[in-house]
Amino acid sequence: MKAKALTIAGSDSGGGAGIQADIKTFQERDVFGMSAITAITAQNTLGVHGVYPQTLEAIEKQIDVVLSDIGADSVKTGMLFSKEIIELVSRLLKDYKVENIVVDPVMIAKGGAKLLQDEAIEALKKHLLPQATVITPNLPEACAILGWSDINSTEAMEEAALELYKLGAKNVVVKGGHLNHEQSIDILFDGKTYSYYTNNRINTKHTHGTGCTFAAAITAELAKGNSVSEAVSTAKSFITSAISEGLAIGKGIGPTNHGAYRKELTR
Ligand SMILES: Nc1ncnc2c1ncn2[C@@H]1O[C@H](COP(=O)(O)OP(=O)(O)OP(=O)(O)O)[C@@H](O)[C@H]1O
Ligand SMILES: Cc1ncc(COP(=O)(O)O)c(N)n1
Repeated sequence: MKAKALTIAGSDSGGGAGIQADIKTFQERDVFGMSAITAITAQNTLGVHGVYPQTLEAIEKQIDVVLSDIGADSVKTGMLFSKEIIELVSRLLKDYKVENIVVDPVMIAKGGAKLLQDEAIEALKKHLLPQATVITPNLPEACAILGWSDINSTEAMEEAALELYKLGAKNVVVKGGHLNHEQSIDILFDGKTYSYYTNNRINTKHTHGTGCTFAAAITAELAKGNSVSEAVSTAKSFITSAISEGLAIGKGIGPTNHGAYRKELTR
C-alpha cells in the first residue's frame, strides 16, 4: 500500500516553503501527501508580505477528517504560529496515536518575518518536542529553544543536540546550514550516538524552503518504514540536489528544485 504523510504547516503562496514544499517533496519520494493549513502566508521570493492564521476550528477539522478517515504513516509539523495552535496539534496527535512525528520548529522566515510568536516557544518545548520522533532545528531555532546566544561549531552543535534530546524528542537533527563552514553539516543524535551528515556547501542564494524540504523528506522516508538514520541520509541527498539546482525565479531568494534528486537518480 502507498505510504501516506500529513503536513501540518503554513501555506507559502510562493511555492518554495511550507505546505507547498512538503507536498512536492512527498510526491517526489512516492508518498501520498495530505495537508492541514495552520496559516496562509502571502509570500514570494522577496519575503513574507502577510500572515493570516486560520481558526482553531478550521485547523482541528482538517486534521480530524484526514486522520479519522485516511490516516497517516507519518506527520510533519512546520509553521504553527501560536501557543494555541501548538496545544491543539499536540492534543490531536496524541488522540490519534500518530507513530512518526517530525517537528520542524519553524520560527523565522529567511527574510526575518516571525512565523512563531515568542510566547509559543514554551508550548513547543512542553507539548510538542516530547512527542516527536525527530526534531529538526536550525541553529537560530536551537538557540531560541535552549535560551543560548550562539552555536558556532560542531562541538556546540553536539552539545545543543544533547540538551534538546533531554527535552524529550527521540531523535534530534541539528542542521548546520547556518554554520559558517565550507561544508554543510547536520548532526543526528539518538540519545547514544552522534552521526554526521556532511556535504559541500553550495554557493547559491536560492535556498528558500531548505528546512521545510529537508524535514519533509525525512517524514516521507519514515512513512515508508525506513529507519531514522536512513531517512536523514536520504533527506540530506534530496536537499543537496534540490539546492544544487536551486531556481533563479523571482527577484529575491529563489526556491530549491524539488525534482532535482529524481533527475539525478535516473541519470
Ligand atoms: N548552501 C548550502 N549548501 C548545501 N547544503 C545546505 C546549504 N544550506 C543549507 N543546506 C542544508 O539544507 C538543510 C536545511 O538546513 P538549514 O540550516 O538551511 O535549515 P533552515 O534554516 O531551517 O532552512 P530554512 O531557511 O528553510 O528555514 C540542511 O541539510 C543543511 O545542511
Ligand atoms: C509557510 C512557511 N513555512 C516555513 C517557512 C520557512 O522557510 P524559509 O526560512 O526558507 O523562508 C516559510 N518561509 N514559510
